[in-house]
Amino acid sequence: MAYTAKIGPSILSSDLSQLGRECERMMECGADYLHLDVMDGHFVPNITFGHPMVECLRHSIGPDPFFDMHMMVSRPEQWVKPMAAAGANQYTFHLEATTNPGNLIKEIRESGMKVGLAIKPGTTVEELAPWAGQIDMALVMTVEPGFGGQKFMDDMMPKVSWLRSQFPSLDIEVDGGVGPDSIHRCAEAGANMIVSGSAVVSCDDPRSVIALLKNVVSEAIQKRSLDR
Ligand SMILES: O=C(CO)[C@@H](O)[C@H](O)COP(=O)(O)O
Ligand SMILES: [Fe+2]
Repeated sequence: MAYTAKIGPSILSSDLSQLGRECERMMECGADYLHLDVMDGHFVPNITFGHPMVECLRHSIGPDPFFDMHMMVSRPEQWVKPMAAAGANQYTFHLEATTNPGNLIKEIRESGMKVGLAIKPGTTVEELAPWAGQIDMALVMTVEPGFGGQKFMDDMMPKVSWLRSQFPSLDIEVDGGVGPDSIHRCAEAGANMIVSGSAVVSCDDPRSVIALLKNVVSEAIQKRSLDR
């Protein structure tokens, strides 16, 4: 069992005028990585930022924080090289946004980034499965992508459980409405990379919330390894 618990705050809900400072604050509070939501106003009905912002963030906060790019964009192929050049570490694209996932996976790897593959709530996990052996991380969306602060979709958990049973060492990420109220469900199902936006960024004590989320997931991983 190679995977470990990792918490990645989504900075979408933070004060965007202070993005660099907010990223540093999350890392100081114990974040393992940063989840950066890129939205193009086409694949999802919202717009955030692109590679120029990522490049500025990388310069401002230094080489260490791991940037997981959640690419909620149509034609994800077009941003692979610019994101790699900007300092992204992982390029997580949506299965629904491309007709040739195999080629895109290859391009991401050749650009030196890790590969994440995301599915929206309406996409089955069986559609992702053929690619699972070629990716570093599967992202199971637990809200419809586009906005922070939505309600966690508990009915996505069977997808996580199935993936964990089929791919015991794959990194599995959940994203959307995840916080202290829903983390137990995610951890029991087998998720190990936890994106949390509003529950972490907008609370009074992000350090405690990050620690809580991490403890719950670490304990579930330990229990799973003892049960095997
Ligand atoms: O990708 C998305 C939304 O599309 C997420 O990363 C959210 O931004 C997470 O925020 P919360 O749902 O945790 O507030
Ligand atoms: Fe996201």
